[in-house]
Amino acid sequence: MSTKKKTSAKKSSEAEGTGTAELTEAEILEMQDSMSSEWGEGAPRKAKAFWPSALRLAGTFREHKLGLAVVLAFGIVSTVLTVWAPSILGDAMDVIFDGFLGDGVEFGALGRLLLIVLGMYVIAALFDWLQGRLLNDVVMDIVYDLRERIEAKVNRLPLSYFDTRQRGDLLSRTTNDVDNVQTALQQAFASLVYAVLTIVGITVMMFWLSWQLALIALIALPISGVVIGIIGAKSQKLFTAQWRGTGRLNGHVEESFTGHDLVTVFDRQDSMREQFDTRNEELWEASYKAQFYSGMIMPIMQWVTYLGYVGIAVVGGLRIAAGQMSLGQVTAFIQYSREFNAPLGEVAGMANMLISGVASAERIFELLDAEEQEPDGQITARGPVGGASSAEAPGGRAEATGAGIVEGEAGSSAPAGRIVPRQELTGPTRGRIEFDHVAFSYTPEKPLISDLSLTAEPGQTIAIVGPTGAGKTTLVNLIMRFYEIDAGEIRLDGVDIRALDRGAVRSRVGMVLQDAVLFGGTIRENIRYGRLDATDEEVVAAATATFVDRFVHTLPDGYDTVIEDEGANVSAGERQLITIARAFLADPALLILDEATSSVDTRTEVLVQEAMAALRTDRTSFVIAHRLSTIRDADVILVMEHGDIVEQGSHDALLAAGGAYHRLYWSQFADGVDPDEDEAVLEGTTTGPVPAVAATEFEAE
Ligand SMILES: Nc1ncnc2c1ncn2[C@@H]1O[C@H](COP(=O)(O)OP(=O)(O)OP(=O)(O)O)[C@@H](O)[C@H]1O
Repeated sequence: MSTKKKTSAKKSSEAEGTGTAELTEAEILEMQDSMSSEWGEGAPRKAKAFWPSALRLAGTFREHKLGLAVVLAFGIVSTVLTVWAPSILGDAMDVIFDGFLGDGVEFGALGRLLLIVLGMYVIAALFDWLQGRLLNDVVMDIVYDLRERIEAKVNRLPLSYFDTRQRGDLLSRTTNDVDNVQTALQQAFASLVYAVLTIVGITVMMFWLSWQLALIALIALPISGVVIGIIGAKSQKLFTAQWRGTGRLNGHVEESFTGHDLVTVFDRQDSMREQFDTRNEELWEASYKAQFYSGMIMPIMQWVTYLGYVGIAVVGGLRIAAGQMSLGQVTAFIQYSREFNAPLGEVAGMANMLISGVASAERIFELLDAEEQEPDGQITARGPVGGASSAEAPGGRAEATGAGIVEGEAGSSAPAGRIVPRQELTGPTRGRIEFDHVAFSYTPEKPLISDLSLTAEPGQTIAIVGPTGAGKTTLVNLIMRFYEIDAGEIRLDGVDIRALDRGAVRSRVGMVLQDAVLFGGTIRENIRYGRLDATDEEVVAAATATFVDRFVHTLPDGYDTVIEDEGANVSAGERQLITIARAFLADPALLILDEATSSVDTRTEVLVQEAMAALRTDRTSFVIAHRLSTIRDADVILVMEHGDIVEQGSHDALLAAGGAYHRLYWSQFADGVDPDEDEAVLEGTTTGPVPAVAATEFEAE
C-alpha cells in the first residue's frame, strides 16, 4: 500500500502541470471554514481581533446582568457541593476503616455522612439543572436581540453594501454565524463556568488535604501542556495539509462535474481519472498522518495522568504509614485528582468552539458596524445644485424652488453637507422626472456620470440607448433611489426625490427587468404582488391586458399553477409577461422597462413587446431599449456613452442632427436591412440580421 502511495505521490507532481486549476490558499481556507462547521473537524475559524470581539460579545450580556449573576451563583453552589462531597466520602471511609481496626463500624455516623453526601449531590444536580435552564434562556434572549438587530440593520444598508459583497457571505453572517454564536454561548460558556469553578474548587480542596500531594498532581499539568503544544502544533500543520488536499480534490471533482461535456469532447477522461487518483491518495496520506498525530495526544496525556496517580499513591501511602494523613483523605485526594482532568479536557474541547464563536460574533459585528444609508428625511446633499438646463425646462425649476426643497438659488453651489428637508407628494403623481446636472459614481475612484440633465414630461416614453457599460441601468437605479447622487438633483413632479421617503418614490415606479423575478407561489400570487389588495377580477384584467391570460389557460392549474424553481415550468417569455402583468396591476405613474433581447422565441417576443406597449400607455416610461420599434416610437431618445447623455431628442431630430444616433441608425441599416423592419434590434442579438458594423460601434467600447 505504502509503495503504491509513494509512486502516486510522485505521479502527482508530474500530473500537476497538466492538471486542473489549483485552489489558492485563500480558497482553501474559505473551504476549510465552511467545511469545518459542517464536518466538525479541522482548525477553528479565528477572529481577526479576538479579545476586542470577545469583550464586545461579553458586552451583549450587559442587559442580562441579573440573569447571569444568578447563573453564576447557581454554578457556584452546585460546584462547591460537588467538590466538597468527596472529602465527606473520605470521612465516611475513615469511619469504616477505623471501625474495622477498632470496636466496630459506627453505622449511625456512617449513615449520617452518606445521607449528607447524597443530599449534597442531589442539591448540586438541581442547581446545575437550574443554572443550565437559566443560561439557555439568557442566551436565547441575547441571540433573539442579535437577530432583530441584524434584520433591522440589513434594511438600513445601502445597495452599494450588497454590491461589494457576496450574497452567500451575507447569508452566512445572518444565519450560520448567529447559530454559531448561540452554540458557543450555550455550550462553551456553560462548560467554561463549570470548568473554572471546578478547577478552582478542586485545587483548593487538594491543597487543603495535602500540599505535597497537590504539587504532585499539578506537575502533570505543565507536562500535558508541553505534550499538547508539541504534538498539537504538528497535527495542526497536518490538518492544514489535509484541508489543502480536500480543497484540491474538491476543486478537481467540481471541475470534472461542471466540465463533464468538455472532458468527454476532448477525450480527457483518463487524465482526469489519473489526476483524481493522485489527489485522492494525497488526501489519504495527509489525513492518515493528521489522524495519527492528533490521535497520539490522548494516550500520552492519559499516560502522564496515570503517572501522577502512581506518584500520589506512593507518597499518599507513605504519609498514611507515617500517620500524617488518613486513608479516607488519600482516597478523597485520588478522587479529586481524577476529577481535576475532566474540566481541563472540557476547556480544551470548548476552546475551539469559543474561538469559532468569537470569530462568528466578529463577522456579525462587522455587519452591524457597516455604514448605513442616510435615513429618510435626513438626507445630505453633498454636491452643488445645478440648474442651467432645468431652468430652461418648462415648469421644472419653478416647481422645484416653489416646493422649497433647496436652500439657495438654482444654479448656485450649495454648501456640502446640506440637509434636504423632508417633503411629501400630495395628489396624483404626474410622473415628471428631471435630472438636473446630476453627478454620480459607484466608487470615487471610477467617475461615471459627471453632469447629466434631462426632463421627462408626464406620459412620455424615454428610450435609453448606448453601448454596454454606458450607464443605462445606472440612470434607472438613480430614479429608484437605489443609490444617492453625488451632485445635482433628481426631481419627481418638481420635488427633489431625496426629500421624499424612499418608499414613496419606489411605490410610484414600476420596474420590469430583463431577469424576470418570480417567487415560488402561484401565478395569481405573483401578479397580485404588484398590488396586494387587488381583487381576482383585477388580477385577471391585468393578465388579459398583458397576454398572460392566454397562456395561463393552457396550464392545467391555470392561475393557481405554482411557479417552480424560480419559474422553471413557465418559459422565459411567459415569466416576463407575468412581471409585466404585475407592473400593470400596480399601475405606477412611472415605469422602468428593460427590454429583453434574448432567450425568448419570436412569437412570445411580439407578445412581450405588445404587453410592454400596453403598459407604457399614459405613464412616463424609461425604457432601456434594444428594439428599433420602441426606439423609433419613443418621445425622447437618450443616447448614452461613458455615463453621460451625448444626444437626446426624437428619432427624426436625432437622425437629422447627424450625430451618434445617426451613426448608429445607419450603421444598423447600411447593409440594406429594411429600416421599417420592426423586429430588428439595436444591440443586436435577437431577431433579424444585424450588421457587424453596428455591433462594433455600440458594443465593442
Ligand atoms: N453596483 C455597481 N458598483 C460599481 N460599479 C458599477 C455597478 N453597477 C455598474 N457599475 C459600473 O458602472 C458602469 C455603468 O454600468 P451600467 O450597468 O449602468 O451600464 P449599462 O449601460 O446598463 O450596461 P449594460 O447594457 O451592459 O447593462 C459600468 O462601468 C459598470 O461596470
